[in-house]
Formats: sequence, C-alpha cells, structure tokens
Amino acid sequence: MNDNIQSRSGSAAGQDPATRVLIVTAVAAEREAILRGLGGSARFEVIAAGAGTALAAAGTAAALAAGTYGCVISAGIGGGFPGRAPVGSLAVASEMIAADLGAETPEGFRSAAELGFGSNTVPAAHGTAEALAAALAAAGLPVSTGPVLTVSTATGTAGTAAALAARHPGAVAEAMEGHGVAVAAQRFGIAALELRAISNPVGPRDRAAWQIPAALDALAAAAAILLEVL
Ligand SMILES: O=C(O)c1cccc(C(=O)CC[C@H]2O[C@@H](n3cnc4c(=O)[nH]cnc43)[C@H](O)[C@@H]2O)c1
Repeated sequence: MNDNIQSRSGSAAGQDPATRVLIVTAVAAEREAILRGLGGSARFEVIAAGAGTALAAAGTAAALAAGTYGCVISAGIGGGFPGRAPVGSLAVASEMIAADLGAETPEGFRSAAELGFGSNTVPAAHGTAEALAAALAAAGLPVSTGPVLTVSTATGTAGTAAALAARHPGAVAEAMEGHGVAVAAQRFGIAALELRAISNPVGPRDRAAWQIPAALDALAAAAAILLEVL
C-alpha cells in the first residue's frame, strides 16, 4: 500500500458492513479536519491517499479491496467557481467529471467521451447527495450543488476558468481527486459522493490568498453533518 495512505479504522466488530463509509482525502490536514468533525465515529474510515486522480483511485481501490463499505466520499478543500461557490462555503457534487481528460484539437478541447473512450462523468449517489446538501443547509452551512470538476492541473488563469465554466455551465467547484475516487468506487459497485470546502476561487492563481484554515473548519463542520446523513 502507498506510504502516503494513513488510515484510521474504527472497530467494525458487530457493525453492518453496508453502513460503513470510506472517506478519501488528498492530504493529512484534510483527513484530520474530517476526523475532528466525526468525533471518533467507528463507522467511518478516513484515509489520506495523496493528491491527484492516480493516487486517489489507487488508494480508494486498495481500501475497498481490504474492507467492506456502503459508500465512498472524496472530500477535501477545493476551488469554487465565482458566483457559485464562495470561499468558506461547501460544495456537494451532483456528478464527478474528469474535466481535462481528452485532447486538444484545432477546433478546441474534445473530452474523453467525445473521443470514444467512454464516459468522463460519474454520477453521485442518487438521493444521498441531495440529502447531504439539504442537511448542510439546514445546519446553516452555505452549500452549493452541481458538477464538481476533477482536473490534473489546478486552474491558474482567468482564461482556463472561463473555458471550464463554458464547457460545464453548472459546475460549482474543481479539485484533483473526485473522479478517480468515484471510478474506483464504481468498479466495486459502491456509490460515491464528493464534498469540497472552498479554499480559493477558480481563476488567476494567488496561492497566498487561499483560505485554508477556514476551509478546513468548514470541512470539519460538514463532517459532523455526515454523521446524521449516512
Ligand atoms: O498547505 C496546507 O496547509 C494545506 C492544507 C490542506 C490542504 C492543502 C492542499 O494543498 C490540498 C491539495 C488539494 O486541494 C484541492 N484543491 C484546492 N484548491 C484547488 C483548486 O483551485 N483547483 C484544484 N484543486 C484544488 C486539490 O484536490 C488538491 O489535491 C494544503
């Protein structure tokens, strides 16, 4: 197993495996925020699998091969599309889209699906994403719902942000792992969700302005709500 993966297993003895939830983050700080919100619930296992779809998919598949789960969640901080998901708010994916998987052509970007490589979209667990968003809103946490884009290169210019928004008009956020986690879950026949706490706008890169502590606090608050919904 990848050395990057730090896991915490609750004692699953006596539990219905179908109620266990695997949460996959990229980095340890995200995992710790989620553990803080979960408050020690044994139904949840939280791993930090690394950044990017390859590590996310590999880590998810390894965890699913080793245990039994009813649901998988890709979770962490992310970029929010201006006007849709402000910094400090939460985004719940309706679908996880591999947004830059495809080819550039003289006529513009062509997605993997358009190239005949199959779908580049995995729908979120039907009903559960809506229930999670409703519970977050009921708890007074600002939340947006819509496609969350998975990118290999974090957007750093207004031009790329505009191109992504034009290709995916309802997109609320971008991050770097959701589609990889969802594809791994799909291979195991398990429903997937993606939850992002917005640390920065999608647009011109200004890493110093990322509101990481606020996003991690929002992630911890959202994790507490997961206990009610799942
Ligand atoms: O430096 C820190 O303290 C720190 C704490 C928590 C997380 C980080 C990360 O750098 C996480 C990397 C992770 O964040 C996602 N992310 C966040 N914003 C964007 C974005 O605008 N575009 C794409 N991805 C974004 C992504 O999933 C990364 O893997 C640092």
